[in-house]
Amino acid sequence: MASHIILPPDDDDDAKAALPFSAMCVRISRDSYPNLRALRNASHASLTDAAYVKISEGDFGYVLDDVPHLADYLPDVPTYPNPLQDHPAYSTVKQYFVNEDDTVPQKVVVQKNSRRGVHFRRAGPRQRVNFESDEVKACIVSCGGLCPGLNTVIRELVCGLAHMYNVNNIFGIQNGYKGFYSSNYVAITPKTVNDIHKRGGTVLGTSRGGHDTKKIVDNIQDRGINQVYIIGGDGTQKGAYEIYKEIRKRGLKVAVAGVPKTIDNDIAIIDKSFGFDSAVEEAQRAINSAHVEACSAENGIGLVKLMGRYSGFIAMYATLASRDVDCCLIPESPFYMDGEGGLLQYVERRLKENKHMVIVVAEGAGQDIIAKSIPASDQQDASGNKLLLDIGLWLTHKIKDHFKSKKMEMTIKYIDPTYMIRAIPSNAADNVYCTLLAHSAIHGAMAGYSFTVGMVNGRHAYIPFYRVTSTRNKVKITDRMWARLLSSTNQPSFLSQKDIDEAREADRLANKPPLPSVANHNVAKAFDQSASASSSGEI
Ligand SMILES: Nc1ncnc2c1ncn2[C@@H]1O[C@H](COP(=O)(O)OP(=O)(O)OP(=O)(O)O)[C@@H](O)[C@H]1O
Ligand SMILES: O=P(O)(O)OC[C@H]1O[C@](O)(CO)[C@@H](O)[C@@H]1O
Ligand SMILES: [Mg+2]
Repeated sequence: MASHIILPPDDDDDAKAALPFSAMCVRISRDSYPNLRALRNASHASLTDAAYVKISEGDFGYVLDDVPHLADYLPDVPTYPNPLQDHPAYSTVKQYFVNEDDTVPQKVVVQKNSRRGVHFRRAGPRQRVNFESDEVKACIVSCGGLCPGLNTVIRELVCGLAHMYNVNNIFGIQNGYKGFYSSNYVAITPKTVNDIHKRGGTVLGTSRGGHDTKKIVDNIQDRGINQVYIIGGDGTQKGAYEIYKEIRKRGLKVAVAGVPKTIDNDIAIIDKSFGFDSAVEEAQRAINSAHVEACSAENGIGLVKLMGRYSGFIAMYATLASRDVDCCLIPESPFYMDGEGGLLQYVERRLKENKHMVIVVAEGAGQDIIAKSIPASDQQDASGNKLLLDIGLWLTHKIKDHFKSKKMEMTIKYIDPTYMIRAIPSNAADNVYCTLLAHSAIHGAMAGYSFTVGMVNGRHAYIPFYRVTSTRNKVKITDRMWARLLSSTNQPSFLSQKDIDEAREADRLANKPPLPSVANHNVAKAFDQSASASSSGEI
């Protein structure tokens, strides 16, 4: 396999000076290094990214988009035999350890002449680890909004560390990132977390905002923490990346493991985020109630708002699962209210045909059309996320006004179950998924890697932070899954050819990974090919 291609060769002082200190520890061969002019011309952002990107090439267009390891900047970091080899439960398993070279392809649908494309390092226990059990001082933090399964991940991180690796020094950080520097660290043991998976929420507390990289890493350093487990969404993973970079700058022997959490299922690369299935299942209860209400009235409409700030996955899957929904509106698919082919005309037609209808709307849908009638407030939450206008309430009024003006009798019941859905404990399938994610995170941290863990095409993998934070997973309205939805609800697509062209172009750009401008031609080709890989939409 070719050596790393992104970082400057050891004897190129000029190029090294252009990069952060931490980049200098990874060597590449002079032959494979792109020219210095390209590096100088690269923007500051791509230089910074380039410094932390580890890409290597193999045969037939194989590319490994690797995760950083302690040995990248601590070349003498010692290794130890994995204690699992003596564990009564695991030692009998044939081939329990994953092969060091095992990787997981980003794209599994291939053609006869396809190049092998981009791969990620396979998650799992290694023969040798970089921490001794009694040396580990781990901490766990949860950030962002709630999601079913948070407590299961926390429980399994604690139990996995203790039961698999005999680690007994584990601390909970309270109330999100700010807890690193503003609250006491709470010692946690398998006993204290024993039954928390049966409860919703997070026993550690969570918050938005408050990410202060320097203060966080000062505290990690002062308290001698050497494994940091960070559970949270896209914002949280960006924060984890900043923490990792600061740790590396300071040359600390600390592994950072991100466990992606998002009820919206909007994290890039991974198949599905934990808690998503539970949320879709719980949403059925609201949709069923809306259906009952709608069926029991003359011209009844049941309107359900589900979460999904930028990505309408919960709305799409809940609609597909239910089969009682006549219209599903998501942020990715623009719609309009009035005139030929508009939502109001469709509602009218549906009521005439069926006497009732159910509408599911994702909270981020139609924000552009509400903004035309309500002055945009531009308010943000503590993390800088835009606060949304209530599309459910707005639609309710619009539909009521429309039928009033037409003197047509109707009843509309608006159900907003959003926080009820988020607050439930995870279902059985998510509990298992959370357990495996936590175990994969532990194996990776013990082996000295820093990463976001996730399932890629059904296999657990360690994904570089920059890959999960640079784009957002969205429903592709040009994919078969959205077509299936349209054919199940029979709703109009509301799309003009211009909308479709724009959506195709947006998909193309969103799927283009942020390759540092210094990457070579072969790597760029592999990334382009994997960009067309299926994400959670296309099956
Ligand atoms: N670009 C960033 N750099 C560093 N920290 C960030 C960044 N974006 C967000 N954070 C921090 O991450 C934490 C969580 O972010 P946010 O509130 O956006 O939730 P999230 O992790 O995206 O989860 P979700 O949106 O699914 O609820 C906050 O403490 C926030 O300060
Ligand atoms: O009200 P909160 O806690 O900020 O959370 C709301 C947001 O959290 C999410 O569930 C996840 O980002 C969004 O769907 C939603 O907009
Ligand atoms: Mg987010």
